[in-house]
Amino acid sequence: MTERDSALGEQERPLDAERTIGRDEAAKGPPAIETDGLELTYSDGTQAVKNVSLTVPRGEFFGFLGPNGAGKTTAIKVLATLLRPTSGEVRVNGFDVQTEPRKVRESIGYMAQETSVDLEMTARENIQFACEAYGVPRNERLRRIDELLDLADLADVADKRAEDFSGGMKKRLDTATALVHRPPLVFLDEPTTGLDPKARLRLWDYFRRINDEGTTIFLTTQYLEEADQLCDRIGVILDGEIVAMGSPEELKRRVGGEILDLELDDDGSRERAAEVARESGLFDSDATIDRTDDGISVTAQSARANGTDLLVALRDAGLTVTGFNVRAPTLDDVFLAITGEHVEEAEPMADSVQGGDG
Ligand SMILES: Nc1ncnc2c1ncn2[C@@H]1O[C@H](COP(=O)(O)OP(=O)(O)OP(=O)(O)O)[C@@H](O)[C@H]1O
Repeated sequence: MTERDSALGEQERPLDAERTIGRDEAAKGPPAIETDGLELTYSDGTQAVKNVSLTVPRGEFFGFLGPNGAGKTTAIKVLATLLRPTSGEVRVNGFDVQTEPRKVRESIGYMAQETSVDLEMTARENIQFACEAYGVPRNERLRRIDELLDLADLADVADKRAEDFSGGMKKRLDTATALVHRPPLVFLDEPTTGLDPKARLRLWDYFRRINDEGTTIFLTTQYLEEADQLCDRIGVILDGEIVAMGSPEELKRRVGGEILDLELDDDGSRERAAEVARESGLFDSDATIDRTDDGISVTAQSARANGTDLLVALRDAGLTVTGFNVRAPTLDDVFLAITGEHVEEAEPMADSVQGGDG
C-alpha cells in the first residue's frame, strides 16, 4: 500500500469532490492548518521537526522552503496523519490529527515524494483508479480524467502502461492522481522535482488554478523560484525549525535593499574592491559587502543609486570591473541573509524519455 493509499483509508470518501467555491468563500471556517509546538523525533533520536507553530488560513498557497533534510517531508507526514507528533497540537481542516485522523484524511489530498503510480496500469487507468478511490462522481470521471491527462501532458500516451514512462512522466501522472477529487487542502511534497521547465510551468499554472478555486495548497520545495512564483506565504525551514516566515516580498525585503554584483577578472583585486566599497562612504552601515566567486556583491538600499559612483571609485583605485549588474533580491539571498549560506536547488532530473515528452 502506498502512502497515499494509507492516507485515504480503505472506505473513506472526500468531503466534496466538486469544490469550486473561490478563495473568499474558502477563507470561512477553521484554518486549514494549525500547529502549536509541533515536534517530531524519530526513534533513533533524530529531531526532524522542532517546535513548529504555524497557522495556514483556508485558501492560502503556503510553501515550506528548505534544503534536503530540513524536515519538510516529516512535517507533511504529521499533517497528513502518517506520523504521530512527538508533542504539540496539530489540527487540519479543524480536525485533530491524533483524535480525528480519519476526518483529517477525508479532507486532504496528498502527493508524496515517492511515486504511487501503478506501473502495471496505463495513465488513464491510474487516474481512473484514483477517481474511484477518492469517490469522484461517476458522471464527472471521464471529463476529469481527460482534463488531468491533458494537464499532465500525457494525453498522447494515455493508454500506455506507466512502466514505459520516464521519471518525469511518472511524476506528472502522480501529480494528476493526487488532484482528482479537488480536496479543500492539498499537500504537495516537492511536486515538480525532476520535471523539465516546460512541465513545471504547466503544473504551476494548474496549482494556481486550483488555488484560485479555493483549495488550500501546502507545498514543499527546494526550488527558491518555485516558492517565489507560487506562494502567498513561505515558511523557511532549516534543521527542523522555521527560521523565517512571510510573503516572498517580505522575505526579500529582509535582505535589505537591492544587490549590486560586480565582476573583477583578477582574483587578487577582489578583496581590494571590497575594501574600496566599504571605505567609499557610498553605502550605509547596514550594507553588506561580500566577496563572491568572481567579484564582489553589495547589498544596500542605495545599491542602484550609488552603483555608478562605486564604479568610478574602483576605477580610481586602479581596479578593472568586467561585469556590473543591479538586481532585486532572490530567495537565495534570503537564505544567505538568514543562514549565512547559499542553498543549493535540486537539479532537474535527467529524463530518459520514451515517447519524447519527458
Ligand atoms: N525514518 C526516519 N528515521 C530517522 N530519521 C529520519 C527518518 N526520516 C527522515 N529522517 C531524518 O529527519 C530529518 C528530516 O528529514 P525530512 O525527510 O523530513 O527532510 P526534507 O526537508 O523533507 O528533505 P528531503 O527534501 O531530502 O526529503 C533528516 O535529518 C532525515 O535524515
